[in-house]
Amino acid sequence: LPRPRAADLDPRCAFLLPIADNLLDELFDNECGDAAHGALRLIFHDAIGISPTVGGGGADGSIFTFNETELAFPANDGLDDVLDDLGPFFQKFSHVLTPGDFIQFAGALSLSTCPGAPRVQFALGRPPPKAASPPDLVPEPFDTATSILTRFASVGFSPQEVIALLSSHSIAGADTVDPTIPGTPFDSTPSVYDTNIFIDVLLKGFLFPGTGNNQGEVMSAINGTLRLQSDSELARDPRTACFWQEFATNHAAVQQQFGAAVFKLSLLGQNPRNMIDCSAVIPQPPALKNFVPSFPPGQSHADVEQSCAAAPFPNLPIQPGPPLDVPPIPQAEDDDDGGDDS
Ligand code: HEM
Ligand SMILES: [Ca+2]
Ligand SMILES: [Ca+2]
Repeated sequence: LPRPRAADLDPRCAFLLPIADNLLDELFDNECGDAAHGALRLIFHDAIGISPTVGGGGADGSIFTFNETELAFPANDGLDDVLDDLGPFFQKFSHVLTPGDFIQFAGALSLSTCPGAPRVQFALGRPPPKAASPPDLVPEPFDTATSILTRFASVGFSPQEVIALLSSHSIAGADTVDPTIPGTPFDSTPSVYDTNIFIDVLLKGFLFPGTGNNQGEVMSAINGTLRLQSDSELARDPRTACFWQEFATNHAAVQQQFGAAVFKLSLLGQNPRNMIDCSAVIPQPPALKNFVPSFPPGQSHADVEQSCAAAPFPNLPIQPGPPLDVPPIPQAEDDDDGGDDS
């Protein structure tokens, strides 16, 4: 695979090049799959562990070092598998990378495997974490829109930035929300960073992909996909609905804003003046090919729950063919042992 990178590499970043190749080849298998999704989720769950009132070190790697404390937080359900996947690589490079740098580096690299994702920046130089994150700082899918927006605002993120960050759910799924169906994607294309999450979540929901009555889940509109209550609320909330709608058809805008917001997330609790810009090490993700924002087969503009008061949702083409039935995301460990680790 070609790995186009920026040419202006700071020599102090050169040691990262073989590490990047190793993670892309061996951890992610050069795929935008389960391991890459997990690494992306991890950058958020490590970074958001900071608050102006109760403290915490933000993007400091505390979720690795103090995993006994942080993995017990209910909001971190499912991250045990991610730490299992990343752990051996973290150990291998722990003599040259702190846990905070490792998590943010792996997360930035994970996006290089996803067609349509932006190439995000990476800064090196996080000191080792001092303590575990305080509890209750990671948003839950059953939190209200107000609670989520307030949590993000307390660490400097606007409602628009929150929605840009949620484009990550275009390359994502849930293992633990409905434990009967691990690997259930949030949109119809979980291995492509496109804008389907913003279209799919606005369609009127009428099905549960597995069992009903799971906390944090509401009905989705596409067989095989799971809709988080938080995504559903934020798609419809007056404070965020117009950003959500705008992103449904503007891949370039969400790409750009997500890239900037992810980088900002990676610096929470850190002093950028003490860090080195190693962005040149991150390869350019593959381009998004032949993507046209569209409604899934059998659904149309009439199925959109109009939520932005300022402008109507645009009319989009309808994909031809029978209704979608989106397959689960293969679980990372299955690649190695073929076993059932659910
Ligand atoms: C409003 C705040 C958010 C909430 C409530 C939320 C909630 C969730 C939940 C419940 C899951 C499924 C976990 C499981 O059952 O395995 C999930 C998955 C995921 N989230 Fe979020 N999330 C939020 C924001 C973010 C942000 C800011 C990012 C990244 C920048 C992110 C990236 C991901 C990814 C990549 C996955 C998929 C993990 C996988 O497939 O293994 N999320 N999120
Ligand atoms: Ca942390
Ligand atoms: Ca997608």
